[in-house]
Amino acid sequence: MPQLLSSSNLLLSSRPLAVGVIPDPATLDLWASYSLEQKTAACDVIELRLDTLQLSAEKVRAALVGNQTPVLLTARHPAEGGQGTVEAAGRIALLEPLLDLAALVDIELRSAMEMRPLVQKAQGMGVRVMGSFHDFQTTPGEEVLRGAINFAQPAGLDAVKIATFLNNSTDLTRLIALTSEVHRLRLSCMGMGPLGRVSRLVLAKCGSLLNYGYLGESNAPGQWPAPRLKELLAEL
Ligand SMILES: O=C1C[C@@](O)(C(=O)O)C[C@@H](O)[C@@H]1O
Repeated sequence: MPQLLSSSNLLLSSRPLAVGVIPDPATLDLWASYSLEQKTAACDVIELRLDTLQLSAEKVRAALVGNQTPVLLTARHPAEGGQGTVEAAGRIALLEPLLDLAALVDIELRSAMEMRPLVQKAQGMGVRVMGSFHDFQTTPGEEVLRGAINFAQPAGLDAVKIATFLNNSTDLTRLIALTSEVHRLRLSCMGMGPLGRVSRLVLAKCGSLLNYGYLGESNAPGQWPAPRLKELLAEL
């Protein structure tokens, strides 16, 4: 029940949230070793990267006994920075057994139709589903980004996330403009690369809801350590 409550509250948060990414078993162990105070200081949400964790659902579940921090489940498509299978069925098989632990699930917008059964099951359990778009090379033009954002609601999703590589300050300006607008669904937006860190602060201030940082090793260029990010977000 606490997860159900946090699930609906998360997308209504009036402050930007810090997400601590757990991409490997060592970071999962690290998280499990933290005290409640350390967890609270580290982040507001944990993201379990099931595609790179490569642990059985039982092992993940065992490591999260007593965990009270809202959980975001991700099984990333290889075309968007993930490891493992391109088949939706393979990613559904990673996500489905852990849905009861989740507050949120992240699926790629490109997979929204194939993942429909999982989306419906998650939403039926009170878990919100975020549709995501990643580009590790560049930041596409406004039309592409806007298209991604506008696709999410008719596709039955609850939130949108955009993560792109920033090659110059014009790319960042484009993300700032987009994030500052009012959208039908809550938007999380972040840059990667040398401008990644600065983007994650300014975009949070402009309305980006979920802002990712690392707990063990960084898994994307431009992340802050999650505890530092949480601290900085509170000071903005
Ligand atoms: O999509 C994202 C954002 C991210 O790539 C980042 O840039 O911090 C980190 C990933 O784990 C997460 O799924």
